[in-house]
Amino acid sequence: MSKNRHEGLGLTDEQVLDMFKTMLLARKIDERMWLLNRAGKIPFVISCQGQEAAQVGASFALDREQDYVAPYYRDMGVVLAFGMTAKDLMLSGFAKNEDPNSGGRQMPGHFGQKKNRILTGSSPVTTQVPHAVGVALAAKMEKKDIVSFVTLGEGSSNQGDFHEGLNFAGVHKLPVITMVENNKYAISVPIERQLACEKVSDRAQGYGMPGVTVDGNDPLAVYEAVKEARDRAVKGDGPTLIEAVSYRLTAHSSDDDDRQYRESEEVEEAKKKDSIITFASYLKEVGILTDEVEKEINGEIGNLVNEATDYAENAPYADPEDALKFVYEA
Ligand SMILES: Cc1ncc(C[n+]2csc(CCOP(=O)(O)OP(=O)(O)O)c2C)c(N)n1
Repeated sequence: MSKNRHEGLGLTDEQVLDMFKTMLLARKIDERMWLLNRAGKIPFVISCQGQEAAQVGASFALDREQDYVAPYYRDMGVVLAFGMTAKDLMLSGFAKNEDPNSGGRQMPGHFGQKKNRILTGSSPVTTQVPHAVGVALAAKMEKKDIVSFVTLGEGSSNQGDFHEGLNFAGVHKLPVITMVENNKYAISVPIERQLACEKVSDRAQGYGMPGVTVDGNDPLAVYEAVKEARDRAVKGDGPTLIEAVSYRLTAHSSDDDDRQYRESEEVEEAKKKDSIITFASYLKEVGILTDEVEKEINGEIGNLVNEATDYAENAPYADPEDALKFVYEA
């Protein structure tokens, strides 16, 4: 038995520090976006806060040079781990021409970047599941040793697309990993009103695949589950459903007031388990992080977010006639 949990999982000190930095970068970009929204500078924010550990832990277990991801709107941790930058995300937040995903057309949170194999998505929730299953089918047909990874919220696991996608993946034993980020709410609807079964992962049985529930505040637990799922997938043993349980620390989006449907005590309680704090404590316990290094990292990330904000704010919008590009008929 290894002294440190991450060593037991085959992760180096450098890799876990890199995980922490990616989680922190996601958090800091997200916090800045709220400020920009409240200052009237960007139109919309949909947060990753509370879900960074699951997103980054999962991404580090994938092959970030080859695998495909179909993220959902909260997955800032996933897309940063797969190569998007603070600047890319800010350009999208400000809807500027240089936004790598859509030239300013997509809503914020609708990530996408072809060069990093990040599939862009639609606003109707869960549409990304059949897309990811299609990528996995292509990988199997082309005999490539890659997986496709798709995420969604637990509320979205009630949509038809979830059933269609997972059933097809189960029948054809496709290399797709589905991770449901269970943050306990679907806008104002609490988990008790969303599912009749106990856990989202119980649903895996109906699709003939393993289903596991892990602590979504623990990046190492999520890493372990996704790594195992990836190993099975590339061996030809088929798909896996993973449920990562955490808590949505912000309102659903910049456009709702969560005080109308949940108690502030509940949010405060969840903040005690915030992975940014608990993972930093772990890294300090095992001697990888010190208060001094943490301060330095915070400073570096702060600078990065400042530069990205300034760049995106000053970047040009698309020309109005660009709205006619990429349409079938104009
Ligand atoms: C098909 C569809 N129905 C409704 C909506 C409106 N909507 C956007 S997000 C959301 C809640 C989704 O909750 P969940 O899947 O739990 O994800 P979370 O936002 O909590 O991360 C809803 C109902 C939508 N975008 N698409």
